[in-house]
Amino acid sequence: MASERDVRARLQRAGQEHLLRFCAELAPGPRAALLAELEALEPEALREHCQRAAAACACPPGPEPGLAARLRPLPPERVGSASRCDPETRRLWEEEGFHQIALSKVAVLLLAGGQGTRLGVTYPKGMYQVGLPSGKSLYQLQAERIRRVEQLASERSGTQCAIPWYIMTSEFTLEPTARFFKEHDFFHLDPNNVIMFEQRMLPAVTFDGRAILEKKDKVAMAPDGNGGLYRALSDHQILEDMERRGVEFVHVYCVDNILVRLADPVFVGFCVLRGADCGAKVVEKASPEEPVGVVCQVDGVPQVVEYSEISPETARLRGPDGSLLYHLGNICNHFFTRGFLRAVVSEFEPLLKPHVAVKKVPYVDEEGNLELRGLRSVSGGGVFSSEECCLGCRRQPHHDSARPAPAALPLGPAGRGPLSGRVWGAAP
Ligand SMILES: CC(=O)N[C@H]1[C@@H](OP(=O)(O)OP(=O)(O)OC[C@H]2O[C@@H](n3ccc(=O)[nH]c3=O)[C@H](O)[C@@H]2O)O[C@H](CO)[C@@H](O)[C@@H]1O
Repeated sequence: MASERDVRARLQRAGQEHLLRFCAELAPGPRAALLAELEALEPEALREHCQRAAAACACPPGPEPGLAARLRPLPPERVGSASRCDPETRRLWEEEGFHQIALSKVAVLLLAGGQGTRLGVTYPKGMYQVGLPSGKSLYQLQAERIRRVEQLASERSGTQCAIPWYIMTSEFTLEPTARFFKEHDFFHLDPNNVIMFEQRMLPAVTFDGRAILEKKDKVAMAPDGNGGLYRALSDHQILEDMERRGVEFVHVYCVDNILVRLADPVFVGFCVLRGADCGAKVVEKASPEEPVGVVCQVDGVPQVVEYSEISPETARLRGPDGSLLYHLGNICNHFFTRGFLRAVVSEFEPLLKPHVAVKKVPYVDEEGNLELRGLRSVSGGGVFSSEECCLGCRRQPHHDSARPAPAALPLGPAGRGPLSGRVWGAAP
């Protein structure tokens, strides 16, 4: 068991000794639990984490100065559109997508570790019922779509296939998600093809860089952002699991998209035929103010720039045809080859830039009272550097809300990639 003395020395190195301030008054059990939790925090990493959070908060809010001059739209040749391409091209993409699915080379990966703070629910977002007459939850809708795509691919090819469903959860969502799936008999999917794994947690930090206690005997922790995917893939040997199953292509998506087309054959087929190792499906932004990230280039590198990082003037810029210059709205739908994920996990993950998410976090104050305040610092934003990456976009005609749908366009080497961002409320 960790001794208080050792833990105190480690915390001193991290500048976070205050986490022990209630230790003396705790009963032996909770005290041991707190010491064990604190012992697991590596002092240098904790120091750096807290300092980074404080530094990020010290920066004035709003777009990064000088960013506008570094932004460019994607070159048109890297962009394809499922809605505007000719029907034959679209058919070829779809056929290729189904072909890969029929070979069981395509998996889907759900980012489901978020806490649902903005949705205001205390359970995993995937369990949310959006009010459909059927009463189906988001998880059920997604499970049914997986089964349907499997069925369509099998009918076309005359062979049985499977689309493994990888679900990234967190300390908050794993247990209730696993229970929900069991209670619903995995929505008639083969449980062997539903693989849940947990992302890491990071200490929540105040605006001035102090880690906080959620309770007197518990450090306030938060999932490490959707950019935590890569560490989680490595922690749980998920890429090895994919390799065993023969998975080559992965469709990554976020849990709160009720319209998501899982393993979308058009999007997958487009990416495969373009030889892309990384792709993003996008929708055309409905208005300059729409709070979605945009896919564009920064210093020539394709990446997602969040709406909070772009100035209103830049968001309003229009091209010669009158359409928004930065119109490719990110809907957190991504395509990756397994090889690309391997490269990110083994080479680029340490280079990921952490992003700060500001959230209300319950914590005990100096006197031990429970408060609801604080800053959660999270590592988000994936960084990519790839041979090619592609992206699809389509917008529902005559409708204000963007609807996720297939299409495509290849990008170049990518910079900040899929992971982080704001709510998108798009339901036609
Ligand atoms: C970088 C990125 O992706 N940003 C996009 C994201 O923003 P958005 O703000 O939705 O991004 P979040 O990181 O909050 O959530 C995206 C997904 O990641 C999951 N999650 C989140 C945190 C975490 O620690 N673990 C985890 O698994 C959430 O459950 C969700 O499924 O979607 C928006 C549209 O929907 C896009 O406009 C944003 O550009």
